[in-house]
Amino acid sequence: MSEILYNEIPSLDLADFTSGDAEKKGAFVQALGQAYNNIGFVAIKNHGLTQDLQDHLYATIKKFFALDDESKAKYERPEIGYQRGYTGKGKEHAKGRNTGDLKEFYHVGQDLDQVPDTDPVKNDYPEGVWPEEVPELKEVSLEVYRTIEQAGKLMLRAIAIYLELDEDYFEDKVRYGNSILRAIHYFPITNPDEVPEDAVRAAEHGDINLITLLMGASADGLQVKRRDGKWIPITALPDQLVVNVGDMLERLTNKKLKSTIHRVVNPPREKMNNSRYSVPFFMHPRSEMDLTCLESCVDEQNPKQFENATAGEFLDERLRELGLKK
Ligand SMILES: O=C(O)CCC(=O)C(=O)O
Ligand SMILES: [Fe+2]
Repeated sequence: MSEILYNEIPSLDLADFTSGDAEKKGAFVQALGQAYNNIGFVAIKNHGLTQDLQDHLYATIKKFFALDDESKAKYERPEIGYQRGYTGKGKEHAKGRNTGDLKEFYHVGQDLDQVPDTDPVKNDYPEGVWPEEVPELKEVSLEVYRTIEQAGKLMLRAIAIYLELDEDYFEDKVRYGNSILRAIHYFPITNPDEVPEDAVRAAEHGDINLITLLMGASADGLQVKRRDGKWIPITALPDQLVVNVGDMLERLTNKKLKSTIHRVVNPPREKMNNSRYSVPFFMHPRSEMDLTCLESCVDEQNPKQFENATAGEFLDERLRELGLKK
């Protein structure tokens, strides 16, 4: 592993990977691999998501979160572990904690209309949940979903090359994968004395999935924990997506690629009354993907650190630990 301690996360240009120029493509792969072997996070531009589409999504989710709590509760689906639709304030807590995070969010999954009838996931995945008060949410969020999923597939191609796998190694594993787009509202706190002392916007955690692509990280608060324990603020530009390694990819690579702990800290007391919005796309494979450590990542210096599991088994275990599934 490179011993560099980053003061910020590296910025990359996804157009270098897709340019058709072998040298630029190779340089992108090496820079990405080194960053993922070290801090586990990069920021990328030229990801294909236009500012217009992002603005449209933000306007739409703001409209939804502005509804009263009772209206929003109609879209909660505890019976499916909240994997679609709304999750109310304080319901999710980080693994190993009991205090809920100061956030509410809305989950959008794979568009079942796009999935062929012959594919078993069509019956396995829950139906989307759509709010009648904000009908445009469906169309705009599914368009964002498709666009980010495409960028995610390109990132996985680059990762596959870095791991010396076939470039399309992940392709069939993420086709109609179980990814989730999560629109998050960190809600205003009018009286900070009324929330539990240790409650934060998002307590420190690693993401469950293969990779996460995050829009909206330009706003204050997101920090990643560097190897030496220091918290580094993420300062992405408005035209960048932050893309990080999740626990599934860390398992598959036996920690060659790092799922780095991160958190969203509370603003200073006088700013607790301001909302913060962000939209991560948690890129999951199909449930049957085998997460057994790659042989190429296991040797005498790097003994195997994880039990064998499929993506579906691992996800189930984690949703219980997060308080979302019984
Ligand atoms: O809101 C953010 O900036 C990050 C959220 C996050 O880390 C998560 O939801 O997993
Ligand atoms: Fe996260």
